[in-house]
Amino acid sequence: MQAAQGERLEVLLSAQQIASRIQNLGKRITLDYQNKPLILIGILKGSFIFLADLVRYIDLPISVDFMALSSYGSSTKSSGVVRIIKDLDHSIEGHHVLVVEDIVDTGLTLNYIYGHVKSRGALSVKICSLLDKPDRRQVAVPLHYKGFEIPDEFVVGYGLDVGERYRNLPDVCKLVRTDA
Ligand SMILES: O=P(O)(O)OC[C@H]1O[C@H](OP(=O)(O)OP(=O)(O)O)[C@H](O)[C@@H]1O
Ligand SMILES: Nc1nc2[nH]cnc2c(=O)[nH]1
Repeated sequence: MQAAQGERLEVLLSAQQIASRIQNLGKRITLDYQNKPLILIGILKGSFIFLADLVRYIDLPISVDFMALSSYGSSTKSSGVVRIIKDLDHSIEGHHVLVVEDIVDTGLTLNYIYGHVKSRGALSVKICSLLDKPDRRQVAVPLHYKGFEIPDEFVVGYGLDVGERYRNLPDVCKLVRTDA
């Protein structure tokens, strides 16, 4: 895909690398949740492609639900104050839950979600994120399943956007501004 004017895309993780890692994660999850009722919760919007690929490598009778959070701009987000704009459709009581994210950066989003989901009566709550940017962490979150650790670069593709663009890139790419 061509980059927009003033931007350049550098592949950080190829579609092939991503697919192979997700296959591996799916196998581990399949082994870990044998005979356990499992609900995967995708955090919209960024996780939609990762979740869609991951579930096809999980060989278990799972169900899927989604949550969406407001992002009132970076000042609100960086304070850790987030608001749920789409909550779960179904009860998670009596189920094991795996929260699925595209990226953990400051950790503020997942920290909030983790607390929220844990208060809803699940048997267990674990977190699976495709990407982890540990250098930017402000609050510790347990990452039980992780795809890749990446450096402190702004990335797009494979669900991740900038202003809603580039989510459909098959690779995860570093976004470089060329007009600075
Ligand atoms: O660890 P944090 O610093 O909280 O950042 C991670 C969050 O940021 C992104 O969401 P974004 O608000 O861009 O929404 P989107 O998923 O709809 O693109 C990403 O999908 C995570 O939810
Ligand atoms: N698109 C995108 N969203 C993010 N949210 C937190 N870090 C990132 C990132 O590197 N890229």
